[in-house]
Amino acid sequence: MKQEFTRIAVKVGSNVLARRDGTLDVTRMSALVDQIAELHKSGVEIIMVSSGAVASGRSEIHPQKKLDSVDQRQLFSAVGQAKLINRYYELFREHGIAVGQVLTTKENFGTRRHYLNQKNCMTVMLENNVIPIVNENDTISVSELMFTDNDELSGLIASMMDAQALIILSNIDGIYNGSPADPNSSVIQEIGHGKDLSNYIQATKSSFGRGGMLTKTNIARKVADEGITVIIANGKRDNILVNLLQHPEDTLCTRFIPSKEPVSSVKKWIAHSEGFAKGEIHINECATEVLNSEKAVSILPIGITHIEGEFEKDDIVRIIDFRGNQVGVGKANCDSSQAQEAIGKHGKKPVVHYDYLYIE
Ligand SMILES: Nc1ncnc2c1ncn2[C@@H]1O[C@H](COP(=O)(O)OP(=O)(O)O)[C@@H](O)[C@H]1O
Ligand SMILES: N[C@@H](CCC(=O)OP(=O)(O)O)C(=O)O
Repeated sequence: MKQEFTRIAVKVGSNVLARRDGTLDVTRMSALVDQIAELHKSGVEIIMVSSGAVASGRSEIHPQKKLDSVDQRQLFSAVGQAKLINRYYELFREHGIAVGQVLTTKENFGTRRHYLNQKNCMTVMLENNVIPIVNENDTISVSELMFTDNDELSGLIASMMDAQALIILSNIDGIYNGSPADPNSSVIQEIGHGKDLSNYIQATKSSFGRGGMLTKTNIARKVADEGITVIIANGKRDNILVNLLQHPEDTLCTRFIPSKEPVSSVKKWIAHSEGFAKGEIHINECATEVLNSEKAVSILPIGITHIEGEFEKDDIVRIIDFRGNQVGVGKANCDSSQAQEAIGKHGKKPVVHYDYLYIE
């Protein structure tokens, strides 16, 4: 059965683009560009998230003295990103397709204004038939405020751009139900909502990657819960992208089944903004129960036991249940002192309104 996606995000991992010795695998890049060009020409809108800046810079520059990891990242990505985007530009030009570079940082997703600004940038590119090629701006990213890796960034982009699918290309055929090195393990082809994969994932990651399979899995689950199909596949296999879309049943990969319930655009932003949370709202047992039910409910002061941290109205806050587990993220409807004052009282305005509440 052919997949009728009209807008997809494609994330290409460092290991797909780098050879064993760390040099840029231009043959692989060219093959991927050919596939993306084919899909683009058939009417699919594509947003690329490409890693590889650090890997391609590392093989270019040989520093005289030993550099610490931050200096290395900044130096290699500055040189490597220029090289990477230049290659993409030339390769896509052969197909008559324009590409544009979008370099971003985690901070650029912190407020709704910044978020919508980036969404607008990529929307206008797509409207003008330009393929956005996104990467984290490693050169200026502050270590503590970086994305875990580009898998996290690609999840955010897919969600922000309302993509129907996110395809994560790595150097492996999918998620194995054991060590990928063990001949008895095989690729899990479909993953439904709520399946625990923690036993399968090894801490090992490929030589040039940053996050490993665990971040891929966590991100894939979150994005699939927002209604987006997530596919993890091997970017080193010939014609993989075209096959995934045109012959999905015969193409080896791991597919996360998307939730059928639509998630609003603002809730998607909130879902990915947890890292910017300024405070915590702790709720009692009764409020936890209602929140876990199918009902659409807001966080009312009557169900709050205590507040931690200081926040302003419209800041992102975490929702913590009576057992101390995080159950959601929301946008505060008032500041922390107003919330504090209202705790336990009836008939007060919600501290987090349902429309701005994302339950995990
Ligand atoms: N259960 C598993 N199934 C597949 N890969 C796994 C598993 N556990 C760990 N891995 C590792 O995750 C790696 C892919 O993640 P990563 O290094 O971040 O790649 P990328 O650079 O493409 O983002 C694989 O090469 C593999 O070594
Ligand atoms: N922004 C970095 C990406 C690092 C990263 O997340 O790599 P990967 O785990 O291979 O997707 C780069 O371009 O080198």
